[in-house]
Amino acid sequence: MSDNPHSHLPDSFIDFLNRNGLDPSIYAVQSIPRYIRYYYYYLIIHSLRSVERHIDCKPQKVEWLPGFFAIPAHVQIAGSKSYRDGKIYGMDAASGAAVMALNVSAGDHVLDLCAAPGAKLCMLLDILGDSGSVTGVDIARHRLAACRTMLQKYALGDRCRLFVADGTLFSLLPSEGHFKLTYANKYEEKTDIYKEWTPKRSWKERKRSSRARNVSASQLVPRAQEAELIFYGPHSGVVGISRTELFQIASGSGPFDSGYDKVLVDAECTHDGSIKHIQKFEHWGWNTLERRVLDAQRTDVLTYLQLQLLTNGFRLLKVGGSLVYSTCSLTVAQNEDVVEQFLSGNTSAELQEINAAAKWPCKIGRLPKTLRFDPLTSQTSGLFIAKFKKLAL
Ligand SMILES: C[S@@+](CC[C@H](N)C(=O)[O-])C[C@H]1O[C@@H](n2cnc3c(N)ncnc32)[C@H](O)[C@@H]1O
Repeated sequence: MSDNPHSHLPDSFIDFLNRNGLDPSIYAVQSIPRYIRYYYYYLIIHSLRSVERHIDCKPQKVEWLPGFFAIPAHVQIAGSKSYRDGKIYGMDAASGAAVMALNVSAGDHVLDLCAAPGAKLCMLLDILGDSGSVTGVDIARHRLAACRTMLQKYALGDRCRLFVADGTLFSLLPSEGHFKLTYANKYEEKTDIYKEWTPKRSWKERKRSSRARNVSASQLVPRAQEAELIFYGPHSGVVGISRTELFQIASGSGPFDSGYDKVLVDAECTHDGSIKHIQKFEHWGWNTLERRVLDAQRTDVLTYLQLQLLTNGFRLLKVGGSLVYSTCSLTVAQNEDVVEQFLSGNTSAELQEINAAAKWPCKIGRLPKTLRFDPLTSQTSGLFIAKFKKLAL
């Protein structure tokens, strides 16, 4: 066996890490614990013993992150009764930290701009309980449909709306703004008022959705108005309002009185911080790494997208509200560089200290107040987190 702990990695990946100032020993960590999160309700009401029985091991409490437990990496939870019954789900602790950084409080209206497949969205809803709302947006319809299935499995969809839309253009205001009836919609057809959500859509709604899908496919980017509502819960603020009210557009650059209290931009990235993802290339073939991770052109496209997502998420934020930007890449280009570019173009944005992080096992990023989790330091997957506040100008 080779003494070099990185011998399993191809030279091109080592070059990529060196170019990005990343320490290859991060990837020498062959496995990190698997993390599970208990649903709040379950944690309070039931003994944890039944979960231990179902997964046949004793989960270790993650002291720095409420509700999270570590189990050995080889333990599979998907077949367990606790998982099937919706009492636990798998979620990396660093992802949990990104949600905690947002500091969501009762009554908040939260926007999750890259929501699918939805682990963070579920945690947000679980924290909010029976107040506020979460609006989940994702451009990938099939991924957002999986998120909808997850909401139903864990019975967390009560206060959630899901839109298939381009997060760089999404413009719909939170549900609380919809209760003000406007002159125009007093005269709207009764049929246009949203009733309780059902998986069976009316003929009119199916036609509208299919039109939106066709338009999206024929354009590179759908327009904000073409956001497609694929799910809403009974208390998400949708039932009883009209389509015109729901599709109120926040036009211009804001600030809006009725913006979101909190915004999460968990942006699309190269996923190079995830050891599990990088290990997959041993099966996919290291030659595909070039196209999926290393290609500089792809990084340029991604950093442009990340900046647009961050900028639009911030546009939809209320003055005084907070936004968390996270990626599971560890490259400076997709993290600190994006943050710097964003700050230089947005004078009302202030980078914030993440107070909860005092006890987190992570490093400070290249910019003060930003955080980096990595497998070596944190025993978690790699994740970058930055938090911003919107100032009144
Ligand atoms: C890192 S994943 C998000 C993971 C998610 N937050 C979770 O916790 O499960 C990034 C997501 O961004 C979505 N995405 C990519 N481009 C987008 C865009 N322009 N607008 C909205 N979502 C986009 C992808 O489809 C993908 O689901």
